[in-house]
Amino acid sequence: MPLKIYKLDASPPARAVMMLAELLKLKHEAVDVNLMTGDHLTPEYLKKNPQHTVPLLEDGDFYVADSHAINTYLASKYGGAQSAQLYPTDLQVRATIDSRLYFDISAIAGNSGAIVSALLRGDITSPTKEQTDKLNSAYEILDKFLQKTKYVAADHLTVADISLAASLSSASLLVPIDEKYSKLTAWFNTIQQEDWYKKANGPGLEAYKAFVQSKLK
Ligand SMILES: N[C@@H](CCC(=O)N[C@@H](CS)C(=O)NCC(=O)O)C(=O)O
Repeated sequence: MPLKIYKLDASPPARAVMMLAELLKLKHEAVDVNLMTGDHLTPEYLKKNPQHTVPLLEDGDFYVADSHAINTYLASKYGGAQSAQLYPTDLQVRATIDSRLYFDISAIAGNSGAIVSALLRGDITSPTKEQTDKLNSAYEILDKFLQKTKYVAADHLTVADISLAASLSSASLLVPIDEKYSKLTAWFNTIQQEDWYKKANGPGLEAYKAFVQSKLK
């Protein structure tokens, strides 16, 4: 049975999974889930994913939600020779990668998601100072990580770079990355040259941008 990835192109975490799938040239079926029309709230989808989120991975009769969990699973199970770099088995390297993934959830994806939700509710028309400060502190921390290693968790690309690239490409449309974060800027420029980034993040990011810009004043 082919792998199925349930996704929405505009969704940053869905793009993280699509980028890894592209990088690994994973044979899979991509299934669009339209959150606007409630595809994620149907009884069939809720049975597969009670969290009603995208992305969701289906691998035979196994389902896993959350882009970070999906990507560590995909890299470990289907990464082939690339597994050793993308999600190594060395416990300390792996713990560093996991730590960056959790940092993404709380500090980048979490904070930018809160801004988008507030924009959607009409509570704000642009990020507040507090929201801007939170993202800027996260950028500063990422810049510090990148003063130690070439990529966010090691001197080579890992799944943490992929998740953070998806989240940052979206967050930076809300709060741009100041060039004073020179390591972060250089890392992001390198990632943006990658074929898998262009193919699997580019079109969805444009859709996200159009959506966000329609709400920003
Ligand atoms: N931490 C999750 C976040 C997933 C998430 O919240 N996805 C949003 C789209 S960006 C969603 O599906 N929202 C619909 C809902 O929560 O009902 C991940 O990394 O996959």
